[in-house]
Amino acid sequence: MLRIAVPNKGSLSGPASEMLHEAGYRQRKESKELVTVDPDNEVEFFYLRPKDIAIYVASGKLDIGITGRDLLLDSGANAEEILPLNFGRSTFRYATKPGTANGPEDFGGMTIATSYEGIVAKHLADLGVDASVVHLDGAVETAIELGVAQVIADVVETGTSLRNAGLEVIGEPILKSEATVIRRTGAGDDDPKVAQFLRRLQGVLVARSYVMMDYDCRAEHLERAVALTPGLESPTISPLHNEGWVAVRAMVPAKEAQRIMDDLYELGARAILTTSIHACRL
Ligand SMILES: Nc1ncnc2c1ncn2[C@@H]1O[C@H](COP(=O)(O)OP(=O)(O)OP(=O)(O)O)[C@@H](O)[C@H]1O
Ligand SMILES: O=P(O)(O)OC[C@H]1O[C@H](OP(=O)(O)OP(=O)(O)O)[C@H](O)[C@@H]1O
Ligand SMILES: [Mg+2]
Repeated sequence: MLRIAVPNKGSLSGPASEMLHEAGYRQRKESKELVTVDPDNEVEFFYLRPKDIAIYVASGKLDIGITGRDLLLDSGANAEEILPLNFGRSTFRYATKPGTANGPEDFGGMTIATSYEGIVAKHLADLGVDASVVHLDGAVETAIELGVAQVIADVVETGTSLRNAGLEVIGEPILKSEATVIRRTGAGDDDPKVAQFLRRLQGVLVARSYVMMDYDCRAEHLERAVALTPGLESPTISPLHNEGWVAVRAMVPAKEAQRIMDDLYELGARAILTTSIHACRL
């Protein structure tokens, strides 16, 4: 049975379970359940604190896990990313009251509050900056107002929390994060159960980001139309009953669908339809 760690709380928990559900896996019915078995798919899901997931996976007791790239790096655990999942996106940044410093190179002698001291200590060491790091569990923005630190390092998504605290980001982002599937470093990629799990999640990622497009066009416009909708492999072309016309079917990126429909219409294509994809294996 494949053993998989899933975030039990926080920003990644809901979207991770939703994605697993879309991939056909049974998910827990209520948030107090800590383990759920999906016998049909021979998978056991362990709902764990997202910060702990890399440690469990690195121990080899669980085969794979879903966590944030920032949490993986912060843990220093012996685990690696195998499939980024395109949700839980954030940046990890320093912030201060305006006028405190021009960049991290000015942090020498200051105190930096963060919930991610693994990332911060390494970043400062790489820069050769000698600053103190104080660990706080959350609401880190308030540490400056209350005089516990002059600088914070925290997850920034919309920037609302920083604005509300009268803080501004400083320096370049320390890292960009998103949810990702991880496995123990060096575990190899020859486990067929892991490979099947990853194919299912890849199917969800594709189904979320592509739509199926169908349209009719005159045969003489086909090459130009196909250039607009090349598909993933190659589009399907079928003859229409009306001579000189063909039907075309291709997957297109969902974000570009409206622009492509406009361009196809300009070219003379008609009956242009898009339909969503529910699941897929590439
Ligand atoms: N707005 C956000 N706030 C916090 N983490 C976020 C946000 N958006 C994305 N994330 C990602 O979620 C992960 C942090 O999840 P975690 O559950 O540890 O904290 P949380 O969502 O702040 O929950 P809580 O503070 O309630 O425990 C990180 O990978 C982080 O990059
Ligand atoms: O840029 P934003 O969209 O404002 O999101 C980022 C904020 O959200 C998180 O805090 P959370 O609400 O999880 O509270 P916490 O600090 O107690 O963890 C994070 O620690 C930041 O403070
Ligand atoms: Mg939080």
